[in-house]
Amino acid sequence: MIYQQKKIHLKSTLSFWRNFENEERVFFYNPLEQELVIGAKRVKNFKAGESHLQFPYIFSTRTFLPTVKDQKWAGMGNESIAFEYYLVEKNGRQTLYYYQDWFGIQDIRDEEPVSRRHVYEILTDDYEEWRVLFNNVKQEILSGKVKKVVISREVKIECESFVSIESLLKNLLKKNPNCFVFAYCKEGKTFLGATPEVLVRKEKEQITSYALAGTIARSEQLADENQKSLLLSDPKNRHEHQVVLDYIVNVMKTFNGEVTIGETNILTLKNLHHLQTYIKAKAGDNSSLMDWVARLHPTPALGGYPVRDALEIIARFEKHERGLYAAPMGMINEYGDGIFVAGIRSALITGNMVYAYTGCGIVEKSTCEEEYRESNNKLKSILESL
Ligand SMILES: C=C(O[C@@H]1C=C(C(=O)O)C=C[C@H]1O)C(=O)O
Repeated sequence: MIYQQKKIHLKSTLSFWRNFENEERVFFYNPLEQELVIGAKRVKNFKAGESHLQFPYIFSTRTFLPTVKDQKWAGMGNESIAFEYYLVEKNGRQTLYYYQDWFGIQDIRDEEPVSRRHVYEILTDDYEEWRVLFNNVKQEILSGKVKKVVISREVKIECESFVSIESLLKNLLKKNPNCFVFAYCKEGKTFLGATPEVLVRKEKEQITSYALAGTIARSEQLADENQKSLLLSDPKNRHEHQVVLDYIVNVMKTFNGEVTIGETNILTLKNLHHLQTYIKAKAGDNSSLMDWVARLHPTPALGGYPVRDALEIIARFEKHERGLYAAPMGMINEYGDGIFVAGIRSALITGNMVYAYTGCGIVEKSTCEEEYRESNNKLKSILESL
């Protein structure tokens, strides 16, 4: 490896993040590995297929749709990047990787970030817009053109002061222990969130994806166990889930005959329960993690089914651009292994403005108000971090 390594012991890993205040940075916490990677200061961009074996981690993103016109998303995504400095924390151990010297990091001010409570106002009042979007999409489903379309909202939130990304990260980590907490910061903009959704993971020959679709809100009146059995036996949610599961299984079977499907379980988050099933296959054909991202994105969990028609419907009826929302973003290690998640429960932040994104899968039996409520429940991850 062309990087030097050094053990360090910071009280707060966010001190490392703060140290590179004016640089491009990424923060990526993987709860499956209990591993945090923070990268700072771009050192190299990778072209498709270019080897990155010398680099400890590559951070890679693709926007939800290939092109983005909205200025607020300009420059965000569709890149694979190596950073000059990395801090990796795993099993309580911290390792620093640096490309040439560690001049930029010898005097890190090691302090816990202060938790800030942001005073904010939600500027978006979009139920009417949602109703029109929902009805248009429902029409397409009833006409038989598509089975499922995932629609979304962009919610504008204005804070009284500049948003403290450190404080948001600290809160996201604390409140969403089984989610991937991420932030990507470039040229004054930060895309961050806490997503439960894995698009694809590669460990040597093993490829794993997860169908995650079908949701109910956690309730104070009903015990989790009762709610879980309700969700597991609810026909509308099972159907929504099955569409995603069948799609992923079919894609995997196209490239490899041997596919293992796990049992459908419940993933419980702070405010929601989701139906979740893992699907495993062997990479087999010398395919890379990026090949699998291209093969699987967007699954019907975030686009719809059939995928192409659903994407056309989204592009036609959604008023905002998704940018990196619901899009693949991931970390690839020096052996080509790693994970890509879908950037949901997320927001784009500039200065004191927060553009939060939230959506739900619509099927024949979905109702407008209920789905709107569900999207509000999903929005809580971002609101609670403020
Ligand atoms: C689209 C989102 O979530 C997706 C939609 C789900 C659903 O409709 O049940 C569940 C998980 C995600 O696949 C989002 O959070 O914005």
